[in-house]
Amino acid sequence: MDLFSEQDDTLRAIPIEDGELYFMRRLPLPLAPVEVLARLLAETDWRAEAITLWGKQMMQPRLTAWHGEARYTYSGMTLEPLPFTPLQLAIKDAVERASGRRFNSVLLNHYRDERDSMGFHSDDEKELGPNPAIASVSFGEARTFILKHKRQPKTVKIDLGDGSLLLMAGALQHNWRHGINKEKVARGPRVNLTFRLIDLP
Ligand SMILES: O=C(O)CCC(=O)C(=O)O
Ligand SMILES: [Fe+2]
Repeated sequence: MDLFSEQDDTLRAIPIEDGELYFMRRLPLPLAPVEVLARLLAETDWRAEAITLWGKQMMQPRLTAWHGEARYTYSGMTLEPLPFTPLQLAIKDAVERASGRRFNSVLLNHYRDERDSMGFHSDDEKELGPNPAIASVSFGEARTFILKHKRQPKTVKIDLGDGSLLLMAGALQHNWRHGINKEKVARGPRVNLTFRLIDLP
């Protein structure tokens, strides 16, 4: 019996206060992660979006795409969705099976190299509901996902490796911010998909 592969595809709770966090090292998928990465890089209509931060327009330090069934508004911009692709639907299926939750939208983030990053934020937009479940699937180069408590000097770091699934749930978005820092050493491309369930009007 191969104990490690059994552990690899089990969604396990990561102990954390004031919220819920679950991690699976390898989400079972019909394609190898290296193939998923190549297809996501090639098939996605990647956009460099501008955001407004402290009244100033700047480019996001990564490329993004928004797919699914709902409009999405964040950082002062509204994204019109493209339909889910067959590959995104296969990943969504695997995520829903592993997590027992349902999703209707996905934000794709492409971190081109070590200079790309995601600023600290909470995914707490009203249309996500009071205690949103957000499922984050990663392909390609591992990057460190950092959670910082909003009111206490607490930090949690998780390596999000190729083919992994991280599920944020419960009160996590109320009490923690999360982000991905730039790195100093060279990093290859990483694609992250965050599946969300958006209230449709
Ligand atoms: O790239 C990641 O792992 C984080 C993505 C994220 O936080 C988001 O899309 O809201
Ligand atoms: Fe996020």
